[in-house]
Amino acid sequence: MEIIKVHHPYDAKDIYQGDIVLVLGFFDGVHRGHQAVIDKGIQLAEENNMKCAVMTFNRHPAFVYRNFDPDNLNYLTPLDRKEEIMSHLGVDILYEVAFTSKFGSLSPQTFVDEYIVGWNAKIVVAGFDYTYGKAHIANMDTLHSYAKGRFDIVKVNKKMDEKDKISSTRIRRYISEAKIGQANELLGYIYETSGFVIHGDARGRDLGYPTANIYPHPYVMVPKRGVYAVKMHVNNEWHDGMASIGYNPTFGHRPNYSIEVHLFDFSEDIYGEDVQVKWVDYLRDEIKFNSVDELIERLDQDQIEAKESLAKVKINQI
Ligand SMILES: Cc1cc2nc3c(=O)[nH]c(=O)nc-3n(C[C@H](O)[C@H](O)[C@H](O)COP(=O)(O)O)c2cc1C
Ligand SMILES: Nc1ncnc2c1ncn2[C@@H]1O[C@H](COP(=O)(O)OP(=O)(O)OP(=O)(O)O)[C@@H](O)[C@H]1O
Repeated sequence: MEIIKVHHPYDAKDIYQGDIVLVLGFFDGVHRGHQAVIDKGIQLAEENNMKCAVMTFNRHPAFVYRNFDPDNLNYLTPLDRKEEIMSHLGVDILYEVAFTSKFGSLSPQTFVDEYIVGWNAKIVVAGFDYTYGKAHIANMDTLHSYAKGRFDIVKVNKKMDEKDKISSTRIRRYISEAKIGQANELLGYIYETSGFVIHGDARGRDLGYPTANIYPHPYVMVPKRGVYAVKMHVNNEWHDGMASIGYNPTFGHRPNYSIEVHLFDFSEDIYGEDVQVKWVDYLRDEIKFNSVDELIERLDQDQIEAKESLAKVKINQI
């Protein structure tokens, strides 16, 4: 997959010169609803012998339009993760447009002329509720009047599960409530947090459960406090483990939460390594134990439960 970073006004020589199917959306999470839209774009591109390009933004438009919900400042997928998933889905070109106020205040007609027609899009694909601009000044129905017959428009229907629309907002809510299984179901892959390994208080090894303390990516959503069965990617390999997100109340409440991962059968020194943690299953809430022995007993039990849970999952490519 080719990644093309664009800043308004763009330089025409940076744009792919052939005809494309262009898929529109921010796609935070690249969940099953988003995947349906992208798959449609890929299918149409194959049928018409064109490349499938996706237009996304380096940051959420809400930062420019000032309409973000402060609870939703964290992404499900920071840009590098989005790139990875898009590439896996089979997208040919990912355009990452810097969402600045100049770009965000283009009229719908200018947006269409410069960013759809100017990019040689012959077919535009988006979801049923795609909107453009501040106060959603253009949508999938009004797009026809700006297209002026220069490209076809394909609207993808709402993808639902048995309850409701599959949406990033729902997935964020599940993650913040530790309903990780439900979040993973809507994502179509196991939710992941990236970061790198930092030093903790070096207490874990005395408990018989050494932990890698993770400093998470600053813009990525961390699940609710609690204990989880996880898979962690480090040094090109996935390992099974269990993680705690919390304040270590047994040892006096820390001022900030920590993310600590204990990998089973692992003893390498990995400080400073980049890691990805996949949140497979929620096991329990964090507990203030009356003694260290009680904590250790519980960790023994957690390990059994985490292994049971991990034995059931298969990691797909994303
Ligand atoms: C799977 C797992 C579950 C944990 N559960 C709890 C808990 O319920 N209560 C608690 O106070 N600490 C819990 N801890 C955190 C330990 O107290 C922590 O790993 C230990 O203090 C080591 O911290 P350090 O890495 O900063 O040395 C848990 C750790 C792991 C890996
Ligand atoms: N459940 C869904 N079914 C079909 N299309 C969807 C679904 N969810 C989002 N889309 C479409 O995918 C594209 C990406 O959406 P974008 O991230 O910009 O907005 P969104 O609708 O707010 O997504 P979400 O609701 O998940 O936050 C848009 O074209 C949107 O209409």
